[in-house]
Amino acid sequence: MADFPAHASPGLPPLASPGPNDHQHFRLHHDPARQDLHSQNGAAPPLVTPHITPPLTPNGEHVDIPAGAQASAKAAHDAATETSAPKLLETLPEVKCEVRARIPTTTGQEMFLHLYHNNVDNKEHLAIVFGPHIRSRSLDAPRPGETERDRMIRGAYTGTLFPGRTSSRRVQELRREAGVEPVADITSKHEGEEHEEEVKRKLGPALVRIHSECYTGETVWSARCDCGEQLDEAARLMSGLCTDPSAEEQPPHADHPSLAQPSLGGVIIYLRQEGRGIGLLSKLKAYNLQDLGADTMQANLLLRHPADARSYGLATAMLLDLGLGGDKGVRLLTNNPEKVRAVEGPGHEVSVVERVPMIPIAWRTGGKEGIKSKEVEMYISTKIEKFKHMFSE
Ligand SMILES: Nc1nc2c(ncn2[C@@H]2O[C@H](COP(=O)(O)OP(=O)(O)OP(=O)(O)O)[C@@H](O)[C@H]2O)c(=O)[nH]1
Repeated sequence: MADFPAHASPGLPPLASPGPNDHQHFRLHHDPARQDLHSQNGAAPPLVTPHITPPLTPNGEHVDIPAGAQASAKAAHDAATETSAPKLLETLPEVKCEVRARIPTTTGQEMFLHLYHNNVDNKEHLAIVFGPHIRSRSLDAPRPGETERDRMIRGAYTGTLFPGRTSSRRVQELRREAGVEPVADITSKHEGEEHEEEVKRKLGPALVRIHSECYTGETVWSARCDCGEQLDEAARLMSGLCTDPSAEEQPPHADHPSLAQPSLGGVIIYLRQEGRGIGLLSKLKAYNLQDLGADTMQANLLLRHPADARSYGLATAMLLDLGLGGDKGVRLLTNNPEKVRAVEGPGHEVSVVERVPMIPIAWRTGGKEGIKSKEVEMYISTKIEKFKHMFSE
């Protein structure tokens, strides 16, 4: 940013090194005498000091902000880009879908919310599943000692729940198992497992979005970022997918040609890595730094967090659990090149066969709709210039 204030540069060092009895120096520098000193040296004071910054992101890498007022802009940029890449795990975490529930939505479409536990953190990560063909293996697997009612309560049922239902399996499946109903009759009703596998073979790859939690953008209507809009847009696109290979007419889909093809369905993996993994507390500090002139990457670095502290191993493991690890691959809805690389997993467990970009609604509508604010413009331009996000094919 050509008109960016010099004091926001992460390349600038703290004004003084911390000494044991020197705590009064570790606060925002409002001392005019010290500011004069810095002006004489040609550098403005830094925005934050080590004393008021949080500890490193849990499991995050240490960020070396280049020292010395003479540190070049290039060094600062290199440090930032080195730390913007997500962590690649050597092995995938273990995940288990604990419960699934049908959610009718305000748009009239239904989706199934899947709640996962895992062996690397104690957060409740989610998979929002659109369409009837995508099922969780860990959810469907029988659990010791459970009753049919237990299975229905945790969502491990097929078909639809209704008052008085007593089995997690559909009547047709029970009858087939008991040899009561001829197989031919079952398949003519599109009910048999083999038929379902055949249908899935004919369908194109699922549309997937890996989304990181953003309380501000998704809950309190923040116009600092595009997160809320992206979540809504992903749900809209996935609700419009055709999941029936025999449908005579495919829904016309203006947004992207590949979304008009019949598809296995849609999945939004909703990861609890608020604020690109630094948490809400630090993200709110980062917002204050942004109001003081830093951009979204510099603010993270000034707080001694990586530019991007996220990882995507949980997303890969959840996609595998949802049966999306096969040859068919997935279409990934993102502008973030690192996500494409990271979500494929350490052993290429998931294959991204196509990246579908997310173009801001304001761009597509000439500013008539979508988020409009100077903050979101700055945020998106930093995504493009520093995080190298691709807002086109
Ligand atoms: N630290 C920090 N995090 C932010 C800021 N603005 C938004 N975020 C977080 O950035 C993350 C954005 O996540 P996504 O939309 O999934 O990913 P993305 O990297 O923008 O890539 P796309 O897939 O193209 O949207 C969320 O965790 C937000 O909470 C910010 O200014 N600072």
